[in-house]
Amino acid sequence: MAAASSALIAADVGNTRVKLGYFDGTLDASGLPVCGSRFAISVNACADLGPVKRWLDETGAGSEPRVVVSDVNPAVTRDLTRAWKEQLGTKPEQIRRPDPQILENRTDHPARTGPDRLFNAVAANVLRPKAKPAIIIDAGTATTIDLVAADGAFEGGAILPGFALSAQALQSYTALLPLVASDDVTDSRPNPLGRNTRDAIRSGLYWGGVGAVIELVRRISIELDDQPAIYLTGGAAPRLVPYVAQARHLPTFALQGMVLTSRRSAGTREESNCGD
Ligand SMILES: Nc1ncnc2c1ncn2[C@@H]1O[C@H](COP(=O)(O)OP(=O)(O)OP(=O)(O)O)[C@@H](O)[C@H]1O
Ligand SMILES: CC(C)(CO)[C@@H](O)C(=O)NCCC(=O)O
Ligand SMILES: [K+]
Repeated sequence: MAAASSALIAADVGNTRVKLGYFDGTLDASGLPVCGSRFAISVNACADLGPVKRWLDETGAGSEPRVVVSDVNPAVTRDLTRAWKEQLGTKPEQIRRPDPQILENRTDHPARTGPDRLFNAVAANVLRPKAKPAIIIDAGTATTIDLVAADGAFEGGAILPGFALSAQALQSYTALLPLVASDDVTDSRPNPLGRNTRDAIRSGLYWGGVGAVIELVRRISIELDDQPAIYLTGGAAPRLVPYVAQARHLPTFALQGMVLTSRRSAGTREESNCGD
């Protein structure tokens, strides 16, 4: 029963940015929590939450809404939690990896899977057609390409450096290569044939990143009985959309998965407290 629950702020702490979403408790037609407003800050900007306060005021979330925070970057999560309590008056609740009742995780070490990958999978389980597998591409600091099986289990996938991280690595670990800004890598369609160093890097990062994603989707799909649903999220997702056939772009997928996980975890606790 999709009863309207109270407002919730979800904070997905990544390795580059903290993504924030305001959820008023409603669900869309497919059953995903509706993100009424979103905002992002750099992971280096957690000391002063003034911009977050102004965003919260605009959302109409009330003065002290419940906040859940995820954990792929523990040091930043700690700083954000402390600053939020001091500056905004509420203590964010850390949201753990989904329990096995919410998401079966078939990887070798379920406790080590990045929670963001698992929250994406929880959201995919709501969105995908019944009995169809799903592949989720999350193009953030790292790019992940993960499989949710037809029965709903998280099966693992692939992790590779994202566009900006690859650009930084080329500069940091070579003597002669310059830093190509990540917007240069992601905002245009470079000529594959670069005739100078910068253009060659732009080409390699852009088409290499696109090609890696296409090849991984293809290889992960080979063993599947059915064509997978394909979902794309993360900061660089808009650049990949044109090249990944049939992909659906979902900018707030991990946040939506966090909200689903938080509400289901609360439901599970209430049920077990009732004892019936
Ligand atoms: N507005 C944008 N336009 C184009 N590319 C972008 C934009 N914002 C971010 N990116 C690209 O997306 C990647 C980072 O994505 P994002 O900001 O989602 O990181 P993140 O959420 O902190 O990552 P993670 O969750 O993996 O730690 C970088 O490669 C960057 O170049
Ligand atoms: C792969 C990233 C960096 C993607 O954000 C994150 O999910 C993470 O830190 N994962 C931990 C290792 C794992 O998922 O197997
Ligand atoms: K991510």
